[in-house]
Amino acid sequence: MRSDTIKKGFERAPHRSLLRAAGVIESEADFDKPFIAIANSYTDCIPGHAHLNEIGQLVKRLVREAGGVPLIFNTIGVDDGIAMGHSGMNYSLPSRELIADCVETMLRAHCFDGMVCIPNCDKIVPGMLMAAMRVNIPTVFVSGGPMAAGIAQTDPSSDLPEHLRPAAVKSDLISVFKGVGALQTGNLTPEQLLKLEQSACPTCGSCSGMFTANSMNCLCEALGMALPGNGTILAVSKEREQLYRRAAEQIVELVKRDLKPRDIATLEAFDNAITLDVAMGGSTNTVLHTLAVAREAGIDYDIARIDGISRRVPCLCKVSPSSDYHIQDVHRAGGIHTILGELKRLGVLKTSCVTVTGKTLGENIDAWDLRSPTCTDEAKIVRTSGASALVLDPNDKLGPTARTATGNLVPKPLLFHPADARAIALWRFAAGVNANDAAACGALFGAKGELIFGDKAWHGAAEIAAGLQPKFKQARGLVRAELGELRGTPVVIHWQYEKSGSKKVISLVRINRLHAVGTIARAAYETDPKSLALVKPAGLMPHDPAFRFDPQHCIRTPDKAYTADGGLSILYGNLAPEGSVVKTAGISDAFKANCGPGFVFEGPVVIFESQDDACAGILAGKAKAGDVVIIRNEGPRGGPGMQEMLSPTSYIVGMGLGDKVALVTDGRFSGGTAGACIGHVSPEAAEGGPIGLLRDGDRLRIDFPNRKMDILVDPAELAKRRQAWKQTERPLNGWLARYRKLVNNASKGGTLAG
Ligand SMILES: CC(C)(O)[C@@H](O)C(=O)O
Ligand SMILES: [Mg+2]
Repeated sequence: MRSDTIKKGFERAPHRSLLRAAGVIESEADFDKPFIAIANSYTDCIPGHAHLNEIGQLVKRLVREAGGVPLIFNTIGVDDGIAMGHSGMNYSLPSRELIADCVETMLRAHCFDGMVCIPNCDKIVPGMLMAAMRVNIPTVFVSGGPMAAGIAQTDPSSDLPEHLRPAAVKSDLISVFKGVGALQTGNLTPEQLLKLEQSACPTCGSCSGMFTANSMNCLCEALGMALPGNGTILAVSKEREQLYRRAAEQIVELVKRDLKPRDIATLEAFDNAITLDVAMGGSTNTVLHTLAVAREAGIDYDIARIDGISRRVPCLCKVSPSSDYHIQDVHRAGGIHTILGELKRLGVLKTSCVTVTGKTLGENIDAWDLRSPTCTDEAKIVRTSGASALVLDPNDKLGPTARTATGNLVPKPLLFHPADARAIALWRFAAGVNANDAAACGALFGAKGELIFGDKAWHGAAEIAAGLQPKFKQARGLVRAELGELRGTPVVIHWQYEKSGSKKVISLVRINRLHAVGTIARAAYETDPKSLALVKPAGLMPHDPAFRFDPQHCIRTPDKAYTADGGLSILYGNLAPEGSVVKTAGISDAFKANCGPGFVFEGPVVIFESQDDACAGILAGKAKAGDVVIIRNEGPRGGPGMQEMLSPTSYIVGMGLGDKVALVTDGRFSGGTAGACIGHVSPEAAEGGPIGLLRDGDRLRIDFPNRKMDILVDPAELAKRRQAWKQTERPLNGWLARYRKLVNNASKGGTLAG
C-alpha cells in the first residue's frame, strides 16, 4: 500500500504518533487499511460549496463504513458569479491551477492510497481532475450537486393557494444577470429585479442551468471518473446520499483493484466526454478544461479533435441558457446516461472504456439509460425525485439547518437520517406524492412490493399505482408529503392543506421492509391519532415537479435532434489560426435569420481594449446592429486569467442587440452566456495574435457552417500593422504576475508551462 510509506515499520513510529494525535486512527487495525483522502472544497463563498462541510463528514463516515481510513482536506474555490464584472474575475481561471497544485501537494506529502474528490463549481472540478491525473492514485469524483431552478412566476390559472401553485416560469442566476440589463433599459422595475434576486437561486448547489459547473460534473460521468447521476441529482435531493455511499464503497474497491485515473481517462474516454459535451451544448469553458485535464493525463488532446467530434455528433439536448430546461429536467428525463444511451445507439461512443464503477461505460449505460430495456429498477427510481419547483409553504417554521436566513434551502434531507436507505426510499415516495405521480410511487415497490392502505393491501407497481391514482386526484394538490420521524424511525408525513393556508397531519407512511436495490418490500399507511400526534416533521419537502414536460423533448432522439452537428464548434481562420470556441447551441434562430441562408455574419468591428472598456462602451451605445464587438487583451496571459465576459454579453442582450451583433474575444464566457459569442481566440492579443492587429471599422466574416472566422483586410496591410504592434502591459504583482509568465494560450487549455 502506498500509505505504508507513512505508517509501517519502527522508523514510522513518529508518523503514527501524529496520526493518532490527529484523531484519525480508531484502532490498530486502521494501519492495515487504505488511507483515503477526501479532497473537499467546502467554503461559505459559493452556494455550490456551502453545504460541503456536512457532505464531507457524511462521506468520511461512509468511507469508514466501507473499510477505509478517511482523512479530509479542503481546497479553495472562487465563485465566478460573485467574482463577475470586476477585477476578481482575473483570479477565476488561475484558481484552477492553485487547486490542482494544492491537491497534488496533499496527496504526495501524505502518501494516500486513494481519493474521493468533492468539487462542485467551475474550476474546482477541472482543478481536482488535473491533480488526480497528475498524481494518478485511484480516485472517484462525487460533486455537491446542482441547485434547483427558481420560480419566477406561478401558474395564474391554478385555483390552489399561491404557495401550493405549480410554477409557470423558471429562473436561474442568468435571469438575474439579464435582469440587470433589463433594469438599465427600463424593461424591469427595481421591485421586479429584487424579487428575481430573491427567488432565482433557491437552494444550495451549482447554478441550475448547463453552466460550466454542471457541464463539468456531467462530463465526469462520460469520462468515467464519476458515478451515474453525479451531474444531475439535485444537491438538496436525498438521492445524492446514495451517490455518496456508492462513491465511498467504490473508492475502497478501486484501491483494491488499483484502477487509476489514467487507466480510466484515456484518449477514447476524453472523446466520450467531448461527444457528450457537444450533444448537450455544454459550456464553452469545458473545451479549455478538458484540454487541460488531458494534458495532465499525458494525452496530447488537440482542439482539432474536438472540432472533428462536433462535426459528426448531433445536439440532442439544450439546457439554460440555450433553452428553458434546467438540470433537474435532464435528470427527470433520464440524466446523462440517457443522453449517452442515445449516443451509444448512434454508434458514436467508445463503450469499452472502463469507469469508476469498475464496469465499462457501455455497461453503465445499459444499467442507467432510462430508454434501454436493461435499465435497472434502481436507475428508474432514482429519477423519481429531483424535480423542479420547491414547495413554498408560508407556514413553514424551519430551523436554521433547513433554511438560510433569507429563506433559501440547505440540504436538510441530507442531515435527516443521513444515508438511511429507508429514508431515501420514503423521500422518493414523498416526491411521487407531491408530483401527483402515482406511477412513480408504484415503481418504488417493484413487481412484488406491498402497500397497505387501511383495510386494503395493494401488490406490485401497477396495482399500487392504480390504487393511489384516485386518492391523488381527490387530493387536488392540497395534500403534500414530507419526510419525518416517528420514534427515531423515518416516515412520510401527509399534510392536508386548507385553502386558507392552515394544515394538519392526516396520515403517515412507514416502511417495514426494503429490498437491497432500494425497492420497498412492505410499507403501510397509518392514521392512528396517537402516532400522528407524535410524528416529527423533517422541515423540508421534496421538490414538487410542477413543471410538466416531455422527456423526449428534453433529451431527444437523433432523428429529432436540434442540429445534425454538435452544440459547440471550433472556428479557425486568419483571426484564430489556432482556434476559437463558440456555443452554436446558444445562437438564436433570430440571429441565424439575420445572417441569411448561408449562416454567415459579416460586419465592421468595434474594438474594446478590455472588458471594462467594453461594458462602458456597450452601455454608451457604441455597438450597433450589424457590428462585431471585439474585446481583446483578455486572454490567459493578457488579462491575465482570461476573464468570463458575462456582463458585456448580458448588456448586449439587455439592450436588445442579442440577435443583431456578434462578439469576439480572446477572453472566455460564462456557461450562462448565449448568443453569437466567440471566445478563446488563439493566439491571444498578448502573444501577438491577429486579434491585436484589428482596427475599428475592419470587416470580419464569420462563416458558422464552415467554421471559419476571417479578417477581410489585405495581408500586406496586416503585416505592416504587425511591425508597429506593441504589447499592452498591465501592472501586476503577486500570484497573477507569476501566472502571466507561465500560462499557455486557450488552445492549450490555459495550463501552466513546466
Ligand atoms: C457563474 C457561472 C454561471 O457559473 C459561470 O461561472 C459559468 O461559467 O457558467
Ligand atoms: Mg465560470
